[in-house]
Amino acid sequence: MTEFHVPTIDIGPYLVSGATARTSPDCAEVARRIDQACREVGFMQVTGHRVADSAIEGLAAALDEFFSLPLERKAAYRRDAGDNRGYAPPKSESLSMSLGVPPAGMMNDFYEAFTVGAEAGWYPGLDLPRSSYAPNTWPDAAPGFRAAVEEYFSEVTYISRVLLTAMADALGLDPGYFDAMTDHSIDALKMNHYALPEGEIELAGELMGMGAHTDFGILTVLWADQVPGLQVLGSDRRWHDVQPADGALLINLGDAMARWTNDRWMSTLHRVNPPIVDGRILRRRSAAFFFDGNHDAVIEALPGCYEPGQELYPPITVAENISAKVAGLKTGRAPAGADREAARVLAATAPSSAPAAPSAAPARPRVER
Ligand SMILES: O=C(O)CCC(=O)C(=O)O
Ligand SMILES: [Fe+2]
Repeated sequence: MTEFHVPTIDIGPYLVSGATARTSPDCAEVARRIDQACREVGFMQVTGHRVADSAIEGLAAALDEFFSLPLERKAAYRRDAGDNRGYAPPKSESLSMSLGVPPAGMMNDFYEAFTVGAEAGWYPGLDLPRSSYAPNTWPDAAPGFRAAVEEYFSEVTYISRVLLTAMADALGLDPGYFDAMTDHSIDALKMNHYALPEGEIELAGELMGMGAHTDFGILTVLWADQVPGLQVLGSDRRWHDVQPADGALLINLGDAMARWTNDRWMSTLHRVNPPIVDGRILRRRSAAFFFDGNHDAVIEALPGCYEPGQELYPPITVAENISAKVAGLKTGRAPAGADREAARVLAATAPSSAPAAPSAAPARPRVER
């Protein structure tokens, strides 16, 4: 069995300014390593990204400020399921239903989340549908939240665009190939908080932090606490634990990239187990920035990525794919056309490489607050 490994790539060369920097041998090496990671794993970690430590610390503090509010206060920031904005309480969503796979025990995921994203007004002059560009809700009960989240959002948007440039190079495409598909991109930041209330520990064996899914867009930049829980499905059909290295951001590919590349690059399945260390459930935070592309961009196999007649996916717009999957996770309505990934979830071998599954924990797990 080949060993599972999430490669670490220093993207610093792509952040050097100057007209010729992008054609440097250093950038070529970064692009080569990205291509290899995208073909073999679909996950990588990037260093040299220049997202300021203060922006990351601000984001973490914003999560704490908001999620430590009482549930009733947080619940005031719930939004209609179709908007994909605002607060989602614990056990209100099920990510595996984005693939039409019911969760084990039919219980929703235990994460709570707050989502912000691109608004129509960010792209003046365009007539954009509210369904993909809904206005944000900002929680006035957490006064520091908005400024910190906006700062992180803008930094990570920039890094996503740099990464897409490197990916275009890695795929041998013209510079700017993706520009027309990303100039009014639907981007969203989903901030997740995994914490089980004391009384519900008995259920821990059946609960998922977040069910198995692929991300829906082009690429995801994931910041997470260095706490176990995240697992990635390897090509060996086993779940592998993944934690970010110091200062690194995790990057994974979403459905659009798998469809563009006709599965040459992988939209890798991942999930979050209850974070357990020494029989104790730890609190865990993460923030997934989804760089999704224009709502009306048609996603179909890229030139050079398929032989005629070998296309694995029919064309679909970014918004059609995302809306169907968001409806699945929020309302339990299974999306059409997710059968390839759903089959991979169902084929995954049950035992994980996690040090201790909840049911096998030596002592009864308890929550650390
Ligand atoms: O919490 C994590 O590490 C993963 C979050 C995630 O996969 C998501 O929000 O899509
Ligand atoms: Fe995800």
